[in-house]
Amino acid sequence: MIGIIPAAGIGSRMGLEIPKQYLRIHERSILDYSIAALLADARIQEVIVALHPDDTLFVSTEAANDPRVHSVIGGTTRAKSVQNALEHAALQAEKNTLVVVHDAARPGLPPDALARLLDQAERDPQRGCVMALPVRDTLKSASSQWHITGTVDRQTVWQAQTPQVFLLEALHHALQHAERAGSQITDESSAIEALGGRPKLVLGSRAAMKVTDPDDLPLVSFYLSQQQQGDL
Ligand SMILES: Nc1ccn([C@@H]2O[C@H](COP(=O)(O)OP(=O)(O)OP(=O)(O)O)[C@@H](O)[C@H]2O)c(=O)n1
Ligand SMILES: C[C@](O)(CO)[C@H](O)COP(=O)(O)O
Repeated sequence: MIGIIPAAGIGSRMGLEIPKQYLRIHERSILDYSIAALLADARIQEVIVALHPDDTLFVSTEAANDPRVHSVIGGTTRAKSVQNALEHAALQAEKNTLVVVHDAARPGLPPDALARLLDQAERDPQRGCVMALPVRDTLKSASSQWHITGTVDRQTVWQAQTPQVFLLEALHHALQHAERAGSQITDESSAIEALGGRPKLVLGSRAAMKVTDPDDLPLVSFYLSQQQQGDL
């Protein structure tokens, strides 16, 4: 299996001087945690990281010195960054290789959750699979004026996380189709679904939360310190 880490974002919602993937928690960059989380499972032999064209910080990470990690230039969208990484992977990988796409901004991915996901991917590689969490709050739909228009049955709704695992050729084809259709997709599964795919959900972990805004940092820091102490 090949890991793909889209890490070419600028973290605008974080509102900091440096891209959030290079913020350090317990003296390690968020990006290094996310790459190490994938490499913790021996089934992932290589990780391709998509970097912003102006990235000057990756060279100073632990991952930059790991022979299993290779970098490519990302794109103007997450989907394009993933496509660029897929095109690099396709140069030497078999078409039926499974690719494991994981946000650089999700450093707390626990090994047991990853193992569950990869086990499912091995059981049904054609279908692919997505790490996700069931919704615990009551969900409302609303108008643009924030007037509630209804209640969504939360039994049918899940919060997608990453990693998301698909066959290399199938994902590349689906992302190319989405690009040609001008679809603004925010995860890999959306592209697969648009072609009729029905990936399998695999129970994720709250520790695999995405760092998006500054108020995410205390909680992700807690999860990472618990993992360092072996409590999670
Ligand atoms: N053109 C882009 C945009 C995003 N990403 C990556 O996709 C992941 C999820 O995106 P997000 O959390 O939105 O990160 P940013 O785009 O950096 O954040 P923001 O939207 O706040 O700018 C991140 O690891 C980010 O680095 C990427 O590789 N290429
Ligand atoms: C891929 C993802 O993490 C699944 O929840 C999410 O769609 C990324 O969204 P972002 O706006 O690019 O952070």
